[in-house]
Amino acid sequence: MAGSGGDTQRTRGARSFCSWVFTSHITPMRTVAVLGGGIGGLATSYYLCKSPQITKVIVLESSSRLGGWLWSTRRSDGAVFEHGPRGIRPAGAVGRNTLNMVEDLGLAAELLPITYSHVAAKNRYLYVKGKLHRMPSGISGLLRTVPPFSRPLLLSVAKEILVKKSKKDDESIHSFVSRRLGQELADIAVDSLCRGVFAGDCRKLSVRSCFPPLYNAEQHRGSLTLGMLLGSGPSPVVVSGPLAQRSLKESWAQWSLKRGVESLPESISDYLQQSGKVELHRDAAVQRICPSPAGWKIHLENGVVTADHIFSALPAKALSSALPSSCQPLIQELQDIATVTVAVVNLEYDGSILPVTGFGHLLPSSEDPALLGVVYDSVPFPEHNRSDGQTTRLTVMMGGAWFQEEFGPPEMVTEERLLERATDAVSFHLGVNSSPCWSLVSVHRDCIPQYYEGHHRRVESMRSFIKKNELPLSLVGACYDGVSVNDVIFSGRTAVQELLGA
Ligand SMILES: Cc1cc2nc3c(=O)[nH]c(=O)nc-3n(C[C@H](O)[C@H](O)[C@H](O)COP(=O)(O)OP(=O)(O)OC[C@H]3O[C@@H](n4cnc5c(N)ncnc54)[C@H](O)[C@@H]3O)c2cc1C
Ligand SMILES: C=Cc1c2[nH]c(c1C)Cc1[nH]c(c(CCC(=O)O)c1C)Cc1[nH]c(c(C)c1CCC(=O)O)Cc1[nH]c(c(C)c1C=C)C2
Repeated sequence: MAGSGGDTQRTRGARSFCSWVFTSHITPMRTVAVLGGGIGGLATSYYLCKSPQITKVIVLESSSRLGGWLWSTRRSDGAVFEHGPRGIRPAGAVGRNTLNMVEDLGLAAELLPITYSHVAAKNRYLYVKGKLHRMPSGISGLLRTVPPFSRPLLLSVAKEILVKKSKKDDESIHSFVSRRLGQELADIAVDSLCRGVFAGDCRKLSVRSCFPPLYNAEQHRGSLTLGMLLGSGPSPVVVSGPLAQRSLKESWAQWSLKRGVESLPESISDYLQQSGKVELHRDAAVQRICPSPAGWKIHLENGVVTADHIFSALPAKALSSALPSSCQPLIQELQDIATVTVAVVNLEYDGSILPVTGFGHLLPSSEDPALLGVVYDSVPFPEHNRSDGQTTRLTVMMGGAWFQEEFGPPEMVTEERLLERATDAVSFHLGVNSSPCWSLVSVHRDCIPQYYEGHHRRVESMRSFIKKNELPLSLVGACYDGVSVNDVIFSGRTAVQELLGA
């Protein structure tokens, strides 16, 4: 490891990297380091590899496996359990972009799509006041009063058109939805939704950064309803490859892979290795990065790597502790990006035990702050059940923004306590009184960044610091421009394009 990387053909200092890049037809491009081997770092390396301007990419990952939160346990009897994402959306530009990559990697035959007509796409539940309620959908769901709501949603939607546009440049999601659609929808539906995506508190999360289409609909159309009907603003242009076209034609709502979502980072890493341009280093924690006349010096436990440009796909706090003190304003902004810890409990029960069928259920924070929701994994992806018999796989997700107040410090909570809390939830919410035949408890520390109000200003300020100081550094990954797998992959593509041109 020591001394690896870093060509010596440099003709200009690190500070002129960007202009040098655009004249790369006369100066060969050299070494780029990608910090972090989660999906963000791997996707960035994939796009870098595609560019003839790049001759060498060094990926540095602190742990012994690649993929970050894309993490699947494959049991020898064929069962697959997801500890992180379990379904990826094909919709929109970022969804198409991921499918283009999946196709290019030769993974199309591994796909497990579910369509909008699948029960797991149609049925999602809320557990409110001790009962499961199917979330309203379709026209009849809008026209009727559907518990747990006290009036037809159509009334809120119709009144929404008349609500004035806010002059604020950001607002909490709860405040935005209460103002436009009423407090009941904010307290129950939106509170639950934010727990089911960010494991976060909608009273703190930013509408502008977490749900840009909602913010843009109000800004551009004056209303969410009009935004939905007329479109809420421009989105990035991504050409649809044949797989993305198929997903549209067949109305896919989400997809997984036969051997679990972790096949995606595995396949990218195979591709990178075959390219001959990429060095993949596991167990290589980045400790410090220092600008030097030859670009960057990257200090690891057992050596130093040099590179002309760094793409950081590290969690924000890991990058902040690696940066030199000359980057203090950037260090501070990175440190101020909050994250939450989620306990993920995978459970397997003998037989078919669910009283309802669908994707799963969420709880609003007023019902049980620490219990975020339960995914009925066997419903969307029965292919991941064990091959020799009928069992039901569920995942209980707990903690998030409420982890500390319920469980205390993550390093102190025992697996037994988390397992008991999870099986109690399955018993109370779903009436399942048998014990699971298999379980796995994981505590994912600091796994989901929280975009609080004003997050867009923080990201702007970090990027303008980098630009002003001509640092050869790009920020990629879940901490900046979206937490979904699609967003993170797209952030890698955008960062590479910004550096190298289209
Ligand atoms: C429980 C859970 C469920 C989710 N469900 C979904 C879902 O259904 N759909 C969806 O789209 N998204 C989902 N997500 C979100 C998505 O999985 C993540 O946002 C995304 O995987 C983050 O990717 P990343 O590369 O930015 O970060 P990470 O995966 O965190 O990768 C960062 C990498 O950097 C490494 N690293 C850290 N410090 C250092 C260091 N000092 N030196 C070198 N390497 C270092 C880490 O080991 C890690 O591999 C879920 C996330 C979680 C946690
Ligand atoms: C109970 C906790 C969680 C569940 N999933 C996640 C948490 C924290 C994490 C998560 N889920 C989704 C994303 C990506 C968002 C995207 O833009 O694609 C992340 C980071 C997908 C998702 N899950 C739910 C919704 C409404 C979405 C948004 C996209 C979509 O509509 O598919 C709902 C949901 N999540 C969980 C459950 C039990 C549940 C609903 C019943 C688990």
